[in-house]
Amino acid sequence: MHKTMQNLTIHPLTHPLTGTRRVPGDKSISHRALILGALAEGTSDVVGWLPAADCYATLHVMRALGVPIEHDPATPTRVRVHGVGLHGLREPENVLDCDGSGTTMRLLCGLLAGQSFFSVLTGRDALRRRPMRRVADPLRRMGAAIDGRDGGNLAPLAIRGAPLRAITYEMPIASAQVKSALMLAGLYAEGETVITQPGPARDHTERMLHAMGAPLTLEANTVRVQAPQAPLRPLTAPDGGAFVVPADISSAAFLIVAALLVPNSTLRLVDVGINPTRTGILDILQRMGATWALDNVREDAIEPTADLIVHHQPLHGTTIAGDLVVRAIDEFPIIAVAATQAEGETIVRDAAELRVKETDRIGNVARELRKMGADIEPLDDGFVVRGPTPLRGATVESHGDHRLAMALTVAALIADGPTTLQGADVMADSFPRFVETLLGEVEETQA
Ligand SMILES: O=C(O)C1=C[C@@H](OP(=O)(O)O)[C@@H](O)[C@H](O)C1
Ligand SMILES: C=C(OP(=O)(O)O)C(=O)O
Repeated sequence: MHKTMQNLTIHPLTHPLTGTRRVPGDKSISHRALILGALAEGTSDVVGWLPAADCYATLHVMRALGVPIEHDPATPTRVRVHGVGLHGLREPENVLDCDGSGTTMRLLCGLLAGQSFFSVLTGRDALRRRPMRRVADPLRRMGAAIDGRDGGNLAPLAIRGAPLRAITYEMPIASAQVKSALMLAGLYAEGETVITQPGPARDHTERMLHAMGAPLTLEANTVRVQAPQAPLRPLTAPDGGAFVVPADISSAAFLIVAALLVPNSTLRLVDVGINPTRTGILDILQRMGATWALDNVREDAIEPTADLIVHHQPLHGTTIAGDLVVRAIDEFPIIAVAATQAEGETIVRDAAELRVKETDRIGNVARELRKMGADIEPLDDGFVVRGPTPLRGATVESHGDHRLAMALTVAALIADGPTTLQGADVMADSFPRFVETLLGEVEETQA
């Protein structure tokens, strides 16, 4: 069980959501800034970093591997990573705690597979239940020695680093974590590692490694990577200044849906990452009848960003399947909330991956939203929501899942009475001060 059990009482909103918000930095990019920055020769200054539990797990793990990382709690969104080079990591003295972060565990598996030392990855109960064979199996084919519970599928994972050989691998599932783990291992392998993905999983690792000078080629859904002959360059902005982490579109999604659902609302969300592998939520909401505006579009850095302006609008049901699911994989708890207020049926298919996220996001989203009166039916690989249904205040449970907790908070804003959310503090895994940011009680500053 996830042990924190802080209750939060949420009252229905009696006023619109208006103004400007900056949601915290992108979680995927914040993890990668630490891991990839560590492999550079030189210092990467990072601003807009996400000071949330998942990314702190990566920070502590990288420090335990001998990487000097400066982080001052007084300026929590800034980090300075003193890269140790591809061959500068050292054997950790203790097990590496990935807390609740699947991204940390899976990317680190790939990184540690090719080192000349022994390491053990572990984490919270929920993480130790998540499948790791998807990374461990292809890494074993590259020559890695990885053992764990359940025949090597479940953490703790013990990794005896070994010389690796490149493989050609067709990923059975679209997963940026698997792809990134294999790319990291590919940096240490003899030969060219060729990875083909079945769908467009987020490409932050590709973009960042390319900017760092790694020998990497991309075509359609295939990535090829080789061991670099020259040192990797630190991460920077195009002008040579600090590398800027965009605001996380997966965090913005909760505010976007809140603005759509709460009458008379208009929100401007600044500097949001609009990498096309992450904007599935915008495409889905568009199919549900929503419009929004992009302002200040900037495409000169490693990751494109824009301000997103969205206002209250009626929604209708749609069908979501195929590649669109991959491009919005973390957004389904909040999409389910939007669907409860949409006219007609919203059908999600091809999303069986949701069953193995922080929690079973199909079962738990359906279970908790039903307590609030939603008409939602779980499917093996998705769900069906019929709307619109008025939501009622209820006692609901986060199940230790940050995205479920935030989705339920948004649902509670439009319920007919107060809602008690049990286990609310888990929101800090990806979005510190979520409620204050949503309600506009946090000053809008970047670093
Ligand atoms: O690579 C990443 O940073 C992530 C990839 C996705 O997981 P999968 O690779 O398992 O789809 C996503 O759900 C997770 O929140 C972050
Ligand atoms: C699934 C998620 O993250 P992770 O896999 O890193 O735990 C998430 O943030 O929704």
